Amino acid sequence: MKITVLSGGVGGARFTRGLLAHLGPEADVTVIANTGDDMWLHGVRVCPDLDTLMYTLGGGVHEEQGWGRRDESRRTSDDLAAYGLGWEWFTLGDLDLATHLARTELLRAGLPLSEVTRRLCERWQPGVRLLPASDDEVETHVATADGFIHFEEWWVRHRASVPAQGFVQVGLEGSAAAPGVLAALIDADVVVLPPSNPVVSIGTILSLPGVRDALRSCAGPVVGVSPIVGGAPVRGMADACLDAIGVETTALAVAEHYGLRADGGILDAWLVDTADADVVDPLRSTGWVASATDTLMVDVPATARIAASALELVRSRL
Ligand SMILES: O=c1nc2n(C[C@H](O)[C@H](O)[C@H](O)CO)c3cc(O)ccc3cc-2c(=O)[nH]1
Repeated sequence: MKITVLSGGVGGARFTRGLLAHLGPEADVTVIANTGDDMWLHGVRVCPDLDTLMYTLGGGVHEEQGWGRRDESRRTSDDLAAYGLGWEWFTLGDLDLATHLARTELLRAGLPLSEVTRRLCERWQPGVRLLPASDDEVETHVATADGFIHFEEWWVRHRASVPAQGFVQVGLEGSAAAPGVLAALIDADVVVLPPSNPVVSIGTILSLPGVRDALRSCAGPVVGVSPIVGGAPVRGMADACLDAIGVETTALAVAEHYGLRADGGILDAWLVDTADADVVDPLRSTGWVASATDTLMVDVPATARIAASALELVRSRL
């Protein structure tokens, strides 16, 4: 069974790890990673969501943080701060820096990000085909009252506390989905949207040319897992992102934001947490396949059960 996952952030990486645990060794999974958080810093290309997936699935992630490397140090980052360069609030760990140096070297040699990612994954063996959403630089910037700032500055420096008036994908014009991305959506037996940030992780992938249409044309079902539980994001600040685009922070509102495929949206099914079980009947009565289960990804076995529930939800359509 060919499964395609759209992913960004820590939640998407952790969900994908559980999905692989559920599927076992015969897993055939392609992950399309958000590249809107990417940026140039100290002259190296940093790709947070690609690296979070690569480290989490490759066994090198700092487990408590959910991003960056375990057994990390920050001697270089601290010394760079002594020069007054870079973002002292954004830590590039010493081991993490090796990834950025390797990626930058390969990019400078003329390889596209998708090929660079394939090369880096030869080391990490994530157990999935890991694709950047785009080989083009399409960075998410946040419109604030004081002007535009890179998403990472808003997210990390300000912890999304500065009101966002909206999000802009700089470079979207003329960009393209990376090789293999559209086919991975069209040809999938099932597409899964993990509980990633619907705006700046999933939304930024969907807005790339052709992605939404490819997803809607998939013959297999498209199932999503709500990132909102009981009116709040489980992790991160998706509520600040949803506020910025005028979407309520509820499991129902996010489902409606993605839209039912039969109504022109992108989803067929929606898995919510038991805390939001009251939205299951309303969804079903409007054509959704929906159910509720414990969706807290407390560990890999729990996450494997959530992934199994998501696939079970659409089994009749496989
Ligand atoms: O909260 C933080 N998140 C950091 N992150 C996480 C990152 O902001 C988020 O994981 C994603 O961008 C959110 O989707 C990093 C991710 C990287 O790949 C590399 C470096 C960092 C550094 C930080 C950091 O200093 N603080």
